[in-house]
Amino acid sequence: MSTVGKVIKCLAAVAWEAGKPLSIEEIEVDPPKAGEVRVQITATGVCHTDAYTLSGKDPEGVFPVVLGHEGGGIVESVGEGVTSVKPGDHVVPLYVPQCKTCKFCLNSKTNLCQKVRVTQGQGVMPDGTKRFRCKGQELYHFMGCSTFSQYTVVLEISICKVNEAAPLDKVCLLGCGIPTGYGAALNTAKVEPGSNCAIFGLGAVGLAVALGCRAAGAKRVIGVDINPAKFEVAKKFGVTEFVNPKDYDKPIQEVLVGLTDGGLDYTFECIGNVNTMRSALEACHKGWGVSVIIGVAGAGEEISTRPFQLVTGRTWKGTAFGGYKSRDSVPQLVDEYLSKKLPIDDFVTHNVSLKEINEAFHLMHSGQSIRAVVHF
Ligand SMILES: NC(=O)C1=CN([C@@H]2O[C@H](COP(=O)(O)OP(=O)(O)OC[C@H]3O[C@@H](n4cnc5c(N)ncnc54)[C@H](O)[C@@H]3O)[C@@H](O)[C@H]2O)C=CC1
Ligand SMILES: N[C@@H](CCC(=O)N[C@@H](CSC=O)C(=O)NCC(=O)O)C(=O)O
Ligand SMILES: [Zn+2]
Ligand SMILES: [Zn+2]
Repeated sequence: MSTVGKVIKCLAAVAWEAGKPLSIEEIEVDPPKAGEVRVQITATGVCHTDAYTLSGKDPEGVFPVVLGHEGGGIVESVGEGVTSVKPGDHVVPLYVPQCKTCKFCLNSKTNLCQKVRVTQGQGVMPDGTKRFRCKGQELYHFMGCSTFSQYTVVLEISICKVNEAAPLDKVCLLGCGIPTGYGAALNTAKVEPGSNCAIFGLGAVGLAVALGCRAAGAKRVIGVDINPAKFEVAKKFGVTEFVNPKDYDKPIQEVLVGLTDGGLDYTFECIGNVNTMRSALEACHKGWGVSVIIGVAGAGEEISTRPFQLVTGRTWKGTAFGGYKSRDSVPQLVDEYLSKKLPIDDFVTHNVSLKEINEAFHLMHSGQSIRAVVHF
């Protein structure tokens, strides 16, 4: 029986309040309105940002909410006016939309489409309403995606069709972590051949930075992490050397400057810690070093350094979704995966069912996983 135009009852992992495990619930998902798409999610990654918002540190965090923003799925139905996808298409939801009309979309210098940024941050659709209910209560949307549900509703501008030959339980990771790191190296830093790079934090984002650095022809790629278990696996992603800050009794930037004849050409912060953001900037070479902030720090936290660090030629930058214009780029990255240029499979260290989603968070917090993929 067709579900088109009807409310769908399905399972979702609901975050009822900050700091509590997710709860598997039957929820109701409304049909898509004009410009919207209802998607059957078949797989989703769990990103550190999901844990960040669940922790209560996100100033935009609202509860109860359906988290998740690294999903893959199949279009179930489309609302009025939707033309770029149709039922049955394989799709990846995109937390950075691409409306192709706002002044950000029209500017080649940025990927940060602002068409719906305000309402997306408030956890609602652009008309101010929500599409999820559970036990008589409305549930908020998250990052325009809410992929921790068997069905979700997203905007047409927040979704792209991908090649059906690609397994959704792999290319779901192109919804966040992999493009973020890969693009940080290629689009934001624009790493040059022969460069020396350092990556702070060897989770999925940091390892994707390593792939990007190597693709750009970097000579040395130094991985910095406090979990030595990350070092062996990181070699596969192109990290050439490892530094554990716990092995030294001086600031890690001093160690790195000493190891690299004055500092790195490029550094990347992939942790979300304002102290390592400072270390990454100060590990850069005088005169030209560029440090890219990728990690997300909690509400109220601020970065600092001596302005002299910038006066003397270091540059501090930041990036979201690796600078990729999302709907144009994710289908191309899927094709790079299919042509074996982009090794996504290596990021998937664990596979769990929806009922085991809290285990996916545990695997991330304990440093055992790169990405745990949830199967619906
Ligand atoms: N700007 C953007 O577009 C995006 C930002 N993010 C952010 O990037 C960061 C990384 O995300 P994931 O890779 O998913 O996280 P993850 O939790 O998988 O990896 C973080 C890594 O940092 C290491 N680490 C923690 N504290 C450290 C310290 N003091 N020194 C050195 N290493 C340390 C951990 O051992 C771990 O290997 C998070 O802050 C996340 O919110 C994630 C995706 C997109
Ligand atoms: N709500 C947070 C903002 C967190 C943040 O910086 N998000 C990143 C993506 S993290 C993905 O895993 C991002 O793209 N930011 C750009 C944006 O427009 O949100 C807070 O308020 O701190
Ligand atoms: Zn993410
Ligand atoms: Zn736009």
